[in-house]
Amino acid sequence: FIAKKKSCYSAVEWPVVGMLPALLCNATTDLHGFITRLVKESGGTFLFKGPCFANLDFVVTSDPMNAHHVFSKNFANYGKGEDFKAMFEELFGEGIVNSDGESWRFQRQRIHSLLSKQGFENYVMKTLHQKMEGTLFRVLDDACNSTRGLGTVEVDIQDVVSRFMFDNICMWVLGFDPGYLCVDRQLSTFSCGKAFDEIEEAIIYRHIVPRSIWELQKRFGIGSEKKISQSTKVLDDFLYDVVKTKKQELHKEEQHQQLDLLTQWLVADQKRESSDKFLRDIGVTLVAAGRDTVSSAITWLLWLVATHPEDERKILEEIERVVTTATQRPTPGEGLGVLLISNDDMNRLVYLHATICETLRLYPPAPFELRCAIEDDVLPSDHRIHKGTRVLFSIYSMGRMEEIWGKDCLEFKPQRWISKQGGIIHIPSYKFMNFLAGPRSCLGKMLSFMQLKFIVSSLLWNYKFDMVEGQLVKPLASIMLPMENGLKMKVFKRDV
Ligand code: HEM
Repeated sequence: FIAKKKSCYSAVEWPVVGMLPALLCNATTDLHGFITRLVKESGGTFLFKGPCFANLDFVVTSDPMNAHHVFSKNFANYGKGEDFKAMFEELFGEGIVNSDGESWRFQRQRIHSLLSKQGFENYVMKTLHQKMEGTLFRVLDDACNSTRGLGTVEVDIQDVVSRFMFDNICMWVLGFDPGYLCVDRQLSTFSCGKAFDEIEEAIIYRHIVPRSIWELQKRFGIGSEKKISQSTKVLDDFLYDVVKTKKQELHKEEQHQQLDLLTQWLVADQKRESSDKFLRDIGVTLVAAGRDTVSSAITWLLWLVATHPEDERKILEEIERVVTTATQRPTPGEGLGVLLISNDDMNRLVYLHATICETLRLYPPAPFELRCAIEDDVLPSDHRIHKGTRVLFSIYSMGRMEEIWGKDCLEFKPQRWISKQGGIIHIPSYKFMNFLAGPRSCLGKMLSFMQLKFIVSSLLWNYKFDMVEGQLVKPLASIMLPMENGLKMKVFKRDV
């Protein structure tokens, strides 16, 4: 083959196969870095040419004006598209993130009203509180180095946080605690959390090979497709069981008081119109929406704080200043306890808020967003979009653009979010796209910040997390942004 055109860094376009070799070559080593280099060198937007037989062309962009156009101004012209739906069919089915039109509108309105229902926020926070003191702190305590003298104990914080969040989300979405995180790991036989991870990791492959190929592999149960079908079975067995039990118990009046989202969804269904399959899709979508995102943010934040001690010191000083009374703030070293922070105090944790934003900027839990054009269009960057063209937004690259964040865009600097007056600087959502922009933006943004502040402040107040030397921390190529090798840390009780 002779290279036809070298459009930008290492993305050579070959006859017949287009740029697919470059994508496959970079996909496993540094997918997000590869895309970031390409968008930077092409001024923010480039056309990825797939194989000529495969309908795999994408416009890839990290240009905020394109984001504003697609997600807000010309929202009606961009949907998820058939390819997206096919890629996520096993995982989300007809759930909100995999639907367009009337079904999407109906689910959005219903979920919005359930999340705003009186008492729901308190229920989430109470659940978190119980699970932190009852399990998370006990697991971390067990791993604490200061209490042992048995040599270094290492713990994979990513695994612990992800299990912890899975249990939490199951409690407020499905109404029960599956016990995925437990003090004695041997006791946890629950395999659903792993099934989620495996499907998400395998689905990225569907983004980078032609649909005809992965569909063929699916038919014969080969490679990553085999993994998807095995893990889907684990997930389905679990969720259909939950749905069946919920429906059976609904005739009991007291059951209607349960605040979990699935029960409340059924209560709102006056004519019992939701099928088991639809309820399964809603359950799985909400569990995924809340689990992967928040646990990813916590894990990356703990790593960034452990490697930036000055920022850790500022967060602790702020907690000391803001959370004042003894009952709210247990003394470090004298027994563990969550910080009971009022909503007002929560709003005063500005440095912590800035640290969360800065973590999300550099390590967005949802690193991509895909849309498909319904009619021909022209993007603000002057790129022509034909009907059916897919536009891939790299949120990961957007967080690393000098044009938005300045020359120090690659540095971790929570301070950049704080104004001279000491408040949080507002960045428009089409520049800071972590929760998306426009009518389809995330419904759980406020809840996420509350949870993140609550969990992170209590963790940092009670424990010190030190990195285990010699590990390579980098994102895994997946539809979410977990760390490829986990996050091994040594945990110490704080005693100052
Ligand atoms: C750090 C935490 C979170 C981040 C970064 C995040 C990010 C996102 C993003 C990027 C989308 C757009 C997905 C798409 O259209 O493909 C989204 C949608 C959504 N998120 Fe979140 N999310 C977070 C937490 C949550 C939580 C805790 C919930 C609670 C249930 C939630 C509920 C939803 C729902 C229901 C949608 C679908 C909105 C729609 O399609 O209209 N999210 N989120």
